[in-house]
Amino acid sequence: MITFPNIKINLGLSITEKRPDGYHNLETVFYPVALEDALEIRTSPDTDRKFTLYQHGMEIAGKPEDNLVVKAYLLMDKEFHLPPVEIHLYKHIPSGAGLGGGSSDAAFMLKLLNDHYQLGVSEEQLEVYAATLGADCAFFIKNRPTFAEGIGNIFSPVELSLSGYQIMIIKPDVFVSTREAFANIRPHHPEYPVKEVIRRPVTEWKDTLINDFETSVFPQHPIIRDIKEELYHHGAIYASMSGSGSSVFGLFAPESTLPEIDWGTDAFCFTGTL
Ligand SMILES: C[C@@](CO)(OP(=O)(O)O)[C@H](O)COP(=O)(O)OP(=O)(O)OC[C@H]1O[C@@H](n2ccc(N)nc2=O)[C@H](O)[C@@H]1O
Ligand SMILES: Nc1ncnc2c1ncn2[C@@H]1O[C@H](COP(=O)(O)OP(=O)(O)O)[C@@H](O)[C@H]1O
Repeated sequence: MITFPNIKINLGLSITEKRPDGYHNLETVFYPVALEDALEIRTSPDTDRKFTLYQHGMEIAGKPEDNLVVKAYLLMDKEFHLPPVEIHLYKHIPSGAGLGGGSSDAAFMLKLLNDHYQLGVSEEQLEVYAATLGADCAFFIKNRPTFAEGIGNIFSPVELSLSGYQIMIIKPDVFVSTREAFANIRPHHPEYPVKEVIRRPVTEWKDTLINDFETSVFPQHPIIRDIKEELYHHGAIYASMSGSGSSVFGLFAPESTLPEIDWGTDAFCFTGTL
């Protein structure tokens, strides 16, 4: 059985408070976008080992047991004593991009195992499992526009459709540490709350829908700021860094022709329609 884990982008991201446990409270809207990995499982004839991971496409650092799809399988195996599996993961989503690729793979693995082995686990329970694998992982279970608060794990649905808008996502060859990005931020409550701004037309988002990480990340990696400015220069209606970076997305009007921009050979670029 095969499935296609997609990414999320962050529409606004306010870091509101530092918590006593060292984590931060935040407010953001996660929006799903169809940039996808491919994830397949087959019951394995090799009963000597529980899983075998075959990876294709972009490389991911770490051992197979560090991979979130394996962690998701082992979590479900503990609960349901699953048969051994072959896992095929084709990575097309860049890692460390603020696009949630690893979290999405993990959440889709939970859903895939639930469907393939007819485990009968509810969406709500799948969300509980997913939350143990990563802060934004549970979002990918329902995978619909979502307002997130708390440490990014308390969800409520939002009425928002960007259907028809065109999107361009660029990830330069730059690594941003999420931990450092948080450490360099001064938490504050936003002048324009994310939840309110996204009710307004996209044309009004430019100066009001803000990703707080840009303040801490842009000075260290000016290339990310340059990409955002370039997207506006080429007609984006709204552009922002996603998550803690390093990718940047631009939204373009439904009827427009996307600009052709040379981002250099080291950059990853995706274009699509929402
Ligand atoms: C901030 C977001 C917004 O989408 O960034 P992206 O991952 O998308 O870039 C996510 O919630 C990130 O979630 P996730 O990527 O799962 O973060 P984790 O690995 O759990 O945390 C990495 C580190 O970031 C800090 N951290 C993370 C989440 C949070 N609410 N407060 C924090 O202070 C902690 O220092 C933690 O050790
Ligand atoms: N299946 C996976 N895909 C991508 N990254 C993974 C996966 N499993 C584990 N990781 C690890 O998770 C980390 C974060 O990856 P990812 O979720 O893609 O980035 P981000 O949270 O910035 O969007 C990476 O450092 C990577 O080593």
